Amino acid sequence: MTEYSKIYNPLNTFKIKGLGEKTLDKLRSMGIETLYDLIYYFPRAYEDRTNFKDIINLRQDEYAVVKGRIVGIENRKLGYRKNITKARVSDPTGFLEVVWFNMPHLKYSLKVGEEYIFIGNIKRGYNFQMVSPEYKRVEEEKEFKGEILPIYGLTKSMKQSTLRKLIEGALNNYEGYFKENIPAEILKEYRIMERERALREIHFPKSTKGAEGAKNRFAVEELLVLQMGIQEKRYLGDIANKEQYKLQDNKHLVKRFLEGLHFQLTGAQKRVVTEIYRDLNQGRITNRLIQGDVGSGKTMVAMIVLLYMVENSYQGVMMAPTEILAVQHYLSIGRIFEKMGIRTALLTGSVKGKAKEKLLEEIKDGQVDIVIGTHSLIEDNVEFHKLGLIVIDEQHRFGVVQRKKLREKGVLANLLVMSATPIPRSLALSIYGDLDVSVIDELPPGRKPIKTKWIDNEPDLEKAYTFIEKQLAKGRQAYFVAPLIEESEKMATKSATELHREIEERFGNYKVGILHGRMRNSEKDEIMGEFKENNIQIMVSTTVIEVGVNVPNATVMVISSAERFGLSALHQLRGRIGRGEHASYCFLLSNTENDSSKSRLRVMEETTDGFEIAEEDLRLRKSGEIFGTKQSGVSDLKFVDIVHDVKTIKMVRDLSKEYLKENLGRIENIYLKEDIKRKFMNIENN
Ligand SMILES: Nc1ncnc2c1ncn2[C@@H]1O[C@H](COP(=O)(O)OP(=O)(O)OP(=O)(O)O)[C@@H](O)[C@H]1O
Repeated sequence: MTEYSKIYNPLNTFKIKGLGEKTLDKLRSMGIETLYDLIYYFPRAYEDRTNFKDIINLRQDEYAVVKGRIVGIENRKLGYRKNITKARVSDPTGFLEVVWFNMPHLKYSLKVGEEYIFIGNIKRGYNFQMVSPEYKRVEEEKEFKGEILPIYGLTKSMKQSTLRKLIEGALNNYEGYFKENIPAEILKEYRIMERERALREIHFPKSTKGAEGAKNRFAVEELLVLQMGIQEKRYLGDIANKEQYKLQDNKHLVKRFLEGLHFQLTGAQKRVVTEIYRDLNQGRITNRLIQGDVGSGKTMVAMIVLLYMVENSYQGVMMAPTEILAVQHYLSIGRIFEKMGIRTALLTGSVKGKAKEKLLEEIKDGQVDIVIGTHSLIEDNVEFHKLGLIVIDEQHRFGVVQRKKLREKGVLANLLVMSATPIPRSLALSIYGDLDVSVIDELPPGRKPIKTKWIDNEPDLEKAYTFIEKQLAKGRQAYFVAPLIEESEKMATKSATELHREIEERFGNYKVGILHGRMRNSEKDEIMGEFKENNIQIMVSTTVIEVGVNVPNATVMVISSAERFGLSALHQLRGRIGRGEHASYCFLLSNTENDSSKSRLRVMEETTDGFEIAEEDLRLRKSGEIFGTKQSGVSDLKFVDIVHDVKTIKMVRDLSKEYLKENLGRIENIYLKEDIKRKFMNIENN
């Protein structure tokens, strides 16, 4: 073992203050096992305590630090066993309402007349509020040196302050172990922050600029490791074809399926299908990313390839990111397939006991051709008779390693990954280096562009409602999306329930359903099924409908508090309408005063093109607002945001092609080599 590789040793072999057995357990449950894991557990955000915000300048949705005096405090009941504590806080510029839920004791512990510091999110109800903030009494607070504090993603049992201290301790004792792994010339040429300094800055930045520089450095580092690894190993086609296979080319099933459709495939769909056929007919394994904007017909392509495999007596699997979607696919795809005599089954976490045993048996015996399901398809002991193709959604965030494991489940390791994230093809290739890329760059004909309108006042909302009524009268259906509430599922549900009541009152002639995250899966499926069948005309929902839902007859979407959503989330949401022959309409409700929110809403009014929206997103996002790949869906990349870091990705791609290929062997690059080895170790062990 080299000295350097110690960073990958288990945490209990290191001396860090506060690191006892219990803490180790908690860390393990957060996926932190080694020194590297701990030090590379980067904050998801920062709390800038270097400047207090004047109350008068507060903005909707901002995370703010306010210093003010409590001038009044009261408790109120909100219903059975629920209550709210409201404090009125003043600073020299104005008043702010600060609220907490179900914490009545605060009325007694917070002192009227005293000065406090409040840290939290600003929401706008009737007036500006800070909801459930952290607070400190100014008098007692020695910790406030005016600093930028890291905020980590935590599990329940871990405290911010504990993790901060652990990381600080680890850095103090072992910083030196993290030798520079990016070649010196590159650091210099691209002005990249050195590793040790970046580790300090990412956790405990001296300035927001410092944190930015550090983030950029780790994005480069991560991309280098990934790309070099992929290039070195050439993952394309490295999995042996366990069975000599030749596929029959007559495609009876596919032809029958296509004849039954009431539309033609688009040129782009045909091209992509041909690309896949070409792999399969030559006995090559297909391992492909299919990229296409929302509603471009990716699922259709997957269905065709599944049929082709069945025709050749292989089984196929389609894995959906959520149970709702799995059920939906099962209902729509399954119905068509069953009619064609293809045995289709649904396997999700809800299938249990005897039913499950039976199903597993049938899958193993080959009595089932196509299995549609969720993650449980691979997690459980599901054995296949002769699995030929797996279709997954990019939402699964599988990385190179997991993708390889998946492929090994099959007799043939064919894998299709579906993605609606709009990234240019050349970049997609360099990020998903182990996959070929096909792009569906054309929408089905006859799609009328979705008309989008931003509504910021009551009279216009009333007009919109009248318009929606007309749409409903024409037989169309509508989605109403409740405000995004991140604090808790409970509050999100509450806001959806309130909206539901309001919509039921307003649209009394129609059936209104509700969908939220706290419902049981079976309830969700049932409601979604009813909506699909048009037994329900209006669906009120939290964002659970964001991906994949397909009800072409739904042509109206109303999004409440639209300013709370990011551009790509809005695009995904809106992509649920405009999926059929009828014109569709999206209403964005918001009375935001925030300039960047306003710009987002305008972009939504102006375009429906996913690429354009991604570009605008990039332009509008304050740099570093979002950390990591929450949006990218590529689990290999934790620190890179594929929309935001396009330039960095390009740079590293060029680098790894030219410079590094030749220089990786040089002695000074041993650390990078070690990191690449670690990252890909699982694969090598197989
Ligand atoms: N060539 C086509 N012509 C007309 N309609 C089509 C065509 N291809 C697909 N459709 C229809 O368009 C809708 C969207 O297709 P599909 O669900 O395959 O898109 P998708 O790309 O998977 O969508 P998303 O990423 O938004 O979930 C479906 O109702 C489907 O039947």
